[in-house]
Amino acid sequence: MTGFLKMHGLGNDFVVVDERAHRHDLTPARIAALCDRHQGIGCDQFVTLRPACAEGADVFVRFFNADGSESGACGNASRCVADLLARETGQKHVGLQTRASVLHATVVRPGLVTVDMGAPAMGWTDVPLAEERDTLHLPIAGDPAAVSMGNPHATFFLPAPDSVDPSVAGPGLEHHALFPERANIGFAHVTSRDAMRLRVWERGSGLTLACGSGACAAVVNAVRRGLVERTCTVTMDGGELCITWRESDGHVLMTGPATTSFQGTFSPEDYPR
Ligand SMILES: N[C@H](CCC[C@H](N)C(=O)O)C(=O)O
Repeated sequence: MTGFLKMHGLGNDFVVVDERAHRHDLTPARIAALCDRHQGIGCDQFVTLRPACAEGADVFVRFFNADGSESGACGNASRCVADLLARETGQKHVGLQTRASVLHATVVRPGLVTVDMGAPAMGWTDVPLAEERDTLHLPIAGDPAAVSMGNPHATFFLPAPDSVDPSVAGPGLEHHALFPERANIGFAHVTSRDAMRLRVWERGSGLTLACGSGACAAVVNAVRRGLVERTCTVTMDGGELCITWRESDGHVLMTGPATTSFQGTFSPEDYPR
């Protein structure tokens, strides 16, 4: 049997499996089956914990989408794992090794976490794009901007709130030829110099109630466009994140809740390999 924790950040939900003591034969097909909301446990992302092998890291975290593909970053799950590790160690600072980098998180109080998501990468090869283009103005209708937060994001700035349905526009944009690794697609509406509404169609998982890295990407892109100040509240369907793109070192700080829903067990052999 494999134990798991069900956690969420603003309704972006995760199955977390601890593989630090031993591995559980979790193939991409098996992960996709477990993520299924009708025939599996159900979640937006599947998260595994392994022993860290990078300096300053307490744990090696891997993030998988509901289709079984892997992502270099997941902001909401990073807060959840930091909250979990902090409870385990009694320390409020947690180092998370991800495929993209080592992230430093601080548990402000149980259930409220700040993650230093590092510096955004804005070059066309960083996102990545398929060809050399200005990432601040992609040649796609609606004029989105692109950035990498350890995973690829494009943000559209809508003149009116909810004037685009992410479930309709998202799938085609996720697979647009300009994004060789696909992309997470954000639809933002800036409401003031320090606030925006955001919905994200996530690569490999579809529409979620919140996307932490997407919120970071939206604020970075909005600052680059001169639309908001460097500290901005991002309101998504599942709730709010506070994002600061720090001037001193260019790092993006994301603060928001981390919640544990329940724990359970499953047998990997019950799912297709
Ligand atoms: N929900 C996550 C993002 C998952 C990213 C994933 N969909 C991808 O990059 O493929 C977040 O809070 O940042």
